[in-house]
Amino acid sequence: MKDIVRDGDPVLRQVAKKVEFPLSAEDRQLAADMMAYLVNSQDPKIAEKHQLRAGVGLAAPQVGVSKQMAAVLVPTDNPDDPKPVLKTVLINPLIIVQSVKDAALAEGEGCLSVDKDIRGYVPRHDRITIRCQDMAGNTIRLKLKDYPAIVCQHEIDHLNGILFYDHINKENPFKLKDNTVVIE
Ligand SMILES: OCN(O)CCCc1ccccc1
Ligand code: NI
Repeated sequence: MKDIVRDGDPVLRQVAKKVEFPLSAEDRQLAADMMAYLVNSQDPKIAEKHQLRAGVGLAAPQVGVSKQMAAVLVPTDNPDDPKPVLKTVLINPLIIVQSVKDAALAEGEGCLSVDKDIRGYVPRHDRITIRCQDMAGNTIRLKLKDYPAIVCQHEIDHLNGILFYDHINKENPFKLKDNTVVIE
């Protein structure tokens, strides 16, 4: 697994290139490697052994590849059901519907590419519809809300050269629009 690129590297500020189909062997390997990183990073033993920061998403620019591809692995929030809430690879994703209503994580956001803690609310859309392609190139639509929607917006931002702290209000980091859902 390639190292995670850190803030300051120009690749994180580029608009990534569209992925062509059929996928090359290299692109298939990239998708598999990014998902494997997330799976491993969420396994306490493996994460400890390899000193991995747990991640729920990883975008190709974060491993130095400026392509429109991101892996997302949102673990289950139900102890009785191990199935992840969302496990997918977004290829050429585009947000085609977004709610007026905003949402933000109560504890703010972090990023595997940003070592320092940057506090403050990151206002995002509470609900989105993403049009993207699956590994076979079929066009799919994902309707998401709450935490999975937040994670996917964070990843799609990476594909457009945007980092989470770009959204934090400089004057008052904890300022929010009135009807913003704060997700605990
Ligand atoms: O780009 C993925 N990455 O830096 C890992 C952190 C992902 C993430 C963290 C908080 C809220 C949304 C998404
Ligand atoms: Ni990130």
